Amino acid sequence: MLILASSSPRRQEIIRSLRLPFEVYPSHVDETIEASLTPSEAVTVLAERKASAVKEKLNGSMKGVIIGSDTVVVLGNDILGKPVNPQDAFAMLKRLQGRSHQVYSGIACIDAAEDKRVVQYRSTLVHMRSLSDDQIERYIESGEPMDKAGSYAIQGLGAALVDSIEGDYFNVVGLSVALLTDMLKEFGIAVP
Ligand SMILES: Cc1cn([C@H]2C[C@H](O)[C@@H](COP(=O)(O)OP(=O)(O)OP(=O)(O)O)O2)c(=O)[nH]c1=O
Repeated sequence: MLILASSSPRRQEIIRSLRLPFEVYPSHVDETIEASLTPSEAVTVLAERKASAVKEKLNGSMKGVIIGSDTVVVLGNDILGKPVNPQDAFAMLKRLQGRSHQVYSGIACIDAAEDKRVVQYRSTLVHMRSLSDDQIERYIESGEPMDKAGSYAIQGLGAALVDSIEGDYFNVVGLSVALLTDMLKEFGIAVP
């Protein structure tokens, strides 16, 4: 059994595509982190925090592997999470347009009953097209940016903002299938 510690519909869809039995237990953890963390530290710490919180909640009542995940957008030295309001989304997209950034996603796999955990991350380079203020405003009006790291969704309308990527597409959406598959192998779970 896979136990997805996430409220993200995108992550649920990705997990469903693996055709393994799974259940969803959102973690609702505080996502505050120390500002001194590097992007890879940030996404692995948060992915582990989410999976650990669900392990505590379940308290041994279920067997399986708990999967926590976290995604951030990294532009230069700055880590961009989800926008707090439309103005914040505008500021993020204004900075991202016409440039390249990295998307980091961490995955934590924690055994729900035993003392085993594996935590890893991947990054993907995204080249974003040049956008006018008008285009950015119209995209924000679609409502899509608000719950997405970096204020865009490559799997949605945001696809039109992206010129190209280098690396794993699913890592940008929020959960690398290739990485998760490798990690699950360590728990004896084979993806068909
Ligand atoms: C860059 C990008 C991010 N995102 C999303 C993935 C994540 O859901 C979100 C980043 O926020 P996260 O904090 O990683 O996840 P979440 O709060 O949505 O869900 P949970 O903590 O319960 O697992 O941004 C996209 O859907 N598409 C994209 O192209």
